[in-house]
Amino acid sequence: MTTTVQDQPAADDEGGRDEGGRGEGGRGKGGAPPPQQAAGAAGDSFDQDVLPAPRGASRTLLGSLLRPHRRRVAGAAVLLLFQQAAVQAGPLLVAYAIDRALPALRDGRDYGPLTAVAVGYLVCALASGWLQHGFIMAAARVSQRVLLELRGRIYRHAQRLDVDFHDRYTSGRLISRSTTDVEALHELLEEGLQELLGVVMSTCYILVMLLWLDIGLGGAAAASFVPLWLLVRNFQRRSLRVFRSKSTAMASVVVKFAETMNGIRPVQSFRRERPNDAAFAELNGSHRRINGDAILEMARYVVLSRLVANTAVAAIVLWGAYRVASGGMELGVLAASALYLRRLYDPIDRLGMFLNSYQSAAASLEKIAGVLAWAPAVPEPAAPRELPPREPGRPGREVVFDRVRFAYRTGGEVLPEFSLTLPAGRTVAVVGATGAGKSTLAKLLSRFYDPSGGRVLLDGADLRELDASALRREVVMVTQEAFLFSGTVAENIAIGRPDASRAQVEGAAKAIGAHDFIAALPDGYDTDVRKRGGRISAGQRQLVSFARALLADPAVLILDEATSSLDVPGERAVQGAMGTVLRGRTAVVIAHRLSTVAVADRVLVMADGRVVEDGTPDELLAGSGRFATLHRAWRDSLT
Ligand SMILES: Nc1ncnc2c1ncn2[C@@H]1O[C@H](COP(=O)(O)OP(=O)(O)OP(=O)(O)O)[C@@H](O)[C@H]1O
Repeated sequence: MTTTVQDQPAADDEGGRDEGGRGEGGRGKGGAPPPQQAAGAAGDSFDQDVLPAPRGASRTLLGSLLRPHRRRVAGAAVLLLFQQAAVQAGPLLVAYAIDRALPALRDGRDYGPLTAVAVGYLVCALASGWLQHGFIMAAARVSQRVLLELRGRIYRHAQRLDVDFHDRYTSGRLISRSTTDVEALHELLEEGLQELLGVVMSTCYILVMLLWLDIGLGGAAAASFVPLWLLVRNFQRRSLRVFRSKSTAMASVVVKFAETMNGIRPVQSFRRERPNDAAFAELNGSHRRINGDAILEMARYVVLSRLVANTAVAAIVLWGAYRVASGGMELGVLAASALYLRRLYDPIDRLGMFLNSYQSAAASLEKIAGVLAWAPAVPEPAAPRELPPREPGRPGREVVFDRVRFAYRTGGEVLPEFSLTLPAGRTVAVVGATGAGKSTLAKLLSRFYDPSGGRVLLDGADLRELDASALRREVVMVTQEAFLFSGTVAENIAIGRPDASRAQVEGAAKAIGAHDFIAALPDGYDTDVRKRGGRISAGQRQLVSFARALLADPAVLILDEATSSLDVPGERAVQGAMGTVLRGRTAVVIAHRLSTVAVADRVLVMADGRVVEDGTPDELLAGSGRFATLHRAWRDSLT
């Protein structure tokens, strides 16, 4: 029998993909599309490293991070309030000493007021130091906890996001988000916020003091804040732009770094070091240029704000001196006002520093909020459906592709609409030319992607309705990569069944023919694969992942080119064990090597995303179709 499906062109390769299929790929059935998928330029946003986030997402994120610590934040603010009061009492004491205490000493030999001033000064200095210490401790505690939570959120969310997201966003950007961008927020919370609160409070205190000392001088000082405010606004606008690009540039450096180091073997074997050096230097240079822009913006702000501040101080003090000379003001008041004026404009440089760290953190928070707002394209169901228990005597589960079609979000339609039933307990081999869509079929079955249309059913249940861990228990895919997690060989085998005993782990390894090489490792099953990972070859890794799949005992097993790294004896050993591995479950075997097909009850031949031949191996071999031709060519090549 041959499944016929409508003719559709296959997708382009990586480079030539358009965004045509993006809107539908990976969207949950019947559910509203996640906001980012409905957004117009999601493809561009990945390229430009700006994921769309709802308005005010950064503020909401910061609020949600700080809310659990609001008591401590309020306590820290109160400490700072008193600390500033203690600091700003200084000039007031000086004014009192000049205008009251000194005349009392001179005229009446009364030491009392001067002593009170000295004691007051000492108390204020001690209190200010103690309060500042308290504030720093409280702020550090809050910022450490916020960072811990934020990094954890990024990690947890990234793990839930679909493979499509990871393919496009890349691990380098995620690393950059959870290191440099989180660090930017750290700086703001630990130092910047103290700076800001200090500046705002001291400005308020000083203005009140100046107004109290002399309404005219105080009013003039307050008026000088209008041009300063305009300068701050302008600086803020310009520097946010710079910091956004800075965060993107930093991420590009990390992405390039991660890409090169992850692919160090091909890099070295294809002698890509020089072109890579040049590309990296370019990215590094662009980061340096943007850093330079940030420094220039800061310098511009500092110079202009100093100009405004110095002009204001000179004008106000001159006016005050004129009034003292004409007897309209006491000398002590002018001296205290001059001291306050110096303090008033002192923090404007520090305000620039704060604004710098604020803008840097705002740009970083924007990017982090974008990642956190990105909804998984393969969402967990709100109310998961239970699968009926596996029927005794009926091995595996039935798989049905019901009018399924599929397009990757970054490409055209890869699988045109098709329907297919894989009966429980049978082994189906899928063969076909490279790029025909075999792995895509497997990825739909293991729900790395959701179909663009139609449903994939496991014993009648739509995969989208199943709880993720139930699905992972029922459907296991062994791929060519055979990834090993950090930990021992035994832990790696037991990943799908952590409660398995050592005897069961060894049993699985023996059944697959992996026991001998594992036993020969320095610590046998307790060998740490990362520390001695170099000793485990690609073929041995595949054997370990076979044993892992066998032990997990899934209802549906998918082998995607899973024997491709094995040598001929290794493959023979696995093929010998294949009967054990496949028995009692539904199996989909994607195979380049036609020898693997021998174990199948049924063969599907795919071409351009369509199943073009479907039958038992014998039926297909007896015919004159593609499979028969391929098989004949393969047999001839062996003889
Ligand atoms: N992540 C992806 N995004 C966009 N298109 C993809 C993606 N992965 C695969 N494709 C495209 O989908 C088509 C089918 O790919 P698939 O990997 O399913 O083929 P295959 O038959 O398994 O090939 P092979 O035998 O080489 O592994 C190809 O045209 C490929 O370019």
